[in-house]
Amino acid sequence: MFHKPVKKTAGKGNSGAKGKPAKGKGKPVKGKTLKKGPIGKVVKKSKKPQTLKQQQKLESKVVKAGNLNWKPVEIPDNLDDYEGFYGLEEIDGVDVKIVDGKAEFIVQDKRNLKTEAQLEELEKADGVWEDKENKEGNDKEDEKELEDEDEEEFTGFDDIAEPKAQDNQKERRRASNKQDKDEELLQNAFKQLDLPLPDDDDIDLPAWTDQEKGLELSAYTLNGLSSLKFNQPTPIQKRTIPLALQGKDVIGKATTGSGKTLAYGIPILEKHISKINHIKNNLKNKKVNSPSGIIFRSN
Ligand SMILES: Nc1ncnc2c1ncn2[C@@H]1O[C@H](COP(=O)(O)OP(=O)(O)OP(=O)(O)O)[C@@H](O)[C@H]1O
Repeated sequence: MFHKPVKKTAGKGNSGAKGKPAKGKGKPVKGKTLKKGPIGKVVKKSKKPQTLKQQQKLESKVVKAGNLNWKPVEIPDNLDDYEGFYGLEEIDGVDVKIVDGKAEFIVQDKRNLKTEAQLEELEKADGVWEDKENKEGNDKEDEKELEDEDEEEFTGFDDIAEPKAQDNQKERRRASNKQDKDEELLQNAFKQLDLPLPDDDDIDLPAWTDQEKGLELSAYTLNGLSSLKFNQPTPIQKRTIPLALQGKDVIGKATTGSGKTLAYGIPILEKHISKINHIKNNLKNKKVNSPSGIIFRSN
């Protein structure tokens, strides 16, 4: 892929075709469906036993991406760390709503949430980072980002059964192994940002630049494209990248092998590179959020 630090977690989810999120926060009345009748009165429907599907469906919860039970996608060994590509995780059956430009994840099935044990392990790992962060001053943008991430602390569904002690141990071990691997990959992930860039004059890729259409890429990305000899964008890349760079939501459709991966990969990378100076100055001492993107896949 890139000779660049492309990175982390791109999750795949369902785009919310199924099931709408509950609007209010109130709990539904068990066994009763309340609905407004034609003259504005509350109509009680007769009590019917719940089907299995209805029993599994819980009240919708809005949760942070970190609370979702993402499943890692195996990346073939021969790709090593995929030249800095940190990982790919996916989840099915989660609705996504964009509110004020930010994704909200709506869960109706508790199996799509991390268990208490997994969350505890993650909290411990965050604690290590926070200690490091406290040792130095904070950049305002990052502070805000971290604050946003702390918002809406999710406390779990009321009726999630406590896992058995044995399961708990296994979960902890698995989470701890994953944490070790994540830290190792994170160390590598930005190494290539330190590579000296060639002079701008050495990169000659006019087909990748169209200021009128909003196609302007960083020297880092152009350098990577140049070394891959990707001298021009494919049609899907040409049409979607400028829009995604503007922060627009894009739905693209193109045949297999047409370059869709870079069509969304380049805008994710560019967004991250725009913070590059900050990353270079702060990576050693503080946590920098890895670039991540959510990619929706239709089956
Ligand atoms: N601009 C480009 N110029 C030349 N080769 C490219 C370009 N963009 C991508 N490629 C290469 O084309 C191949 C197919 O690209 P890619 O896997 O992204 O296609 P895709 O549309 O995502 O396919 P699929 O639907 O199977 O996932 C890859 O080997 C990729 O490295």
